[in-house]
Amino acid sequence: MVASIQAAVAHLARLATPLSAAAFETVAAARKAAGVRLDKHAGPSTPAPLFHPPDLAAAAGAPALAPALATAFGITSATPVQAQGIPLMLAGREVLAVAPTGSGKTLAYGLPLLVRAALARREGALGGRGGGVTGVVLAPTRELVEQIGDVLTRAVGARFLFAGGRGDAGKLLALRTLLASGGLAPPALVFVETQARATAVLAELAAAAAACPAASRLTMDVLHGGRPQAERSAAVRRYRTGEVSVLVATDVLGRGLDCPATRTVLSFDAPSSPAAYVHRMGRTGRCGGVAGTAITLFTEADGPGLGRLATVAAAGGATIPDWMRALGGGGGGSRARERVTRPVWRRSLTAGPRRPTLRPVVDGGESSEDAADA
Ligand SMILES: Nc1ncnc2c1ncn2[C@@H]1O[C@H](COP(=O)(O)OP(=O)(O)OP(=O)(O)O)[C@@H](O)[C@H]1O
Repeated sequence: MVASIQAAVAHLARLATPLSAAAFETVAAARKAAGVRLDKHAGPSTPAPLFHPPDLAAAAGAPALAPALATAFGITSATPVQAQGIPLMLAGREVLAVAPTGSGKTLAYGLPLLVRAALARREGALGGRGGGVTGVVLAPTRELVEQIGDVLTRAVGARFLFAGGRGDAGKLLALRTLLASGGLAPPALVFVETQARATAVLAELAAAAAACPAASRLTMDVLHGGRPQAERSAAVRRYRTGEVSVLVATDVLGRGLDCPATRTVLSFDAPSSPAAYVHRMGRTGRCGGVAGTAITLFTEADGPGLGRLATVAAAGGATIPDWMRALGGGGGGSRARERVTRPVWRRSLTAGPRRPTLRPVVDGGESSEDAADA
């Protein structure tokens, strides 16, 4: 979103250029007219308020921002808290804003966060390409955090993953967020460790999809050794033909699945060994076909084996942040993670109705080719 880092840095530096006495008077009058009051630390080098969206966009070094704001929110003029708050935060000031309810504080805080995060990423301040947390949004409730995420996503078309909660509840929330943001591009394979968890995750996915317009067209099924052979074969066939767009599978059954169209491989449970990791990832990007995305969800419970997974991922070109290596016991521990066999835990998660009605996507089926090793 930032056109060029040099342009952006130059713009940000200009924001803090001290004003002449005359210009300062003009700016003070503009603040007064808009009802903007600054604390006693404000002075000539305090960035001026910018009410015109193209000026704000230029200050951010992101010209495309103005039309994006107009299209996404119908914004033709910044509100006072935005006009003053955004330049201040772009210039690196800490801001504690008090403004009426409904006055646009979300974008006032959110846009500078996005711009500075984009800059930090470009500068490599976050540990190289693609890696690292670039910003943190804290709000009193999960719903509010999600709402803020939606606003920021609409503003710049960025993709966010806001996950609250710990353990399985956090993973389920991440799953829901991925669904809502289109991050689970079909066809998608979702890996779990046990049959019971496969069934539970399917139910959660179906409930979340039903509550989310962006995902309402997804069709889902499950592949595990507890299902009759004919059903398993039918599930595989329907996944291959595109009739089923998300297939939740246990390791044993999903591992050998050859469907070149697979675009996303999501490990709901982190793989228990590097071999399992490689097998799962190999379900996508097959034979130079469609480019795929592999996503692994993990919690502290997945920790012991993560170091070894990180080593494999790093060998494949992925950037592994230090904190992840630390979580995995120093990056090379030999102890495989204990198999996750507990039921999916969702105590306080509100992804959708608790007992979703699943549309049956299974028929009588015929061949048994892929499910022999259940
Ligand atoms: N410059 C603007 N012009 C017109 N509408 C705007 C502008 N900025 C934000 N809005 C819209 O105003 C509404 C309120 O914005 P927002 O939720 O950020 O307010 P808030 O100050 O955070 O409110 P609260 O304190 O109640 O949480 C949103 O629908 C948002 O899209």
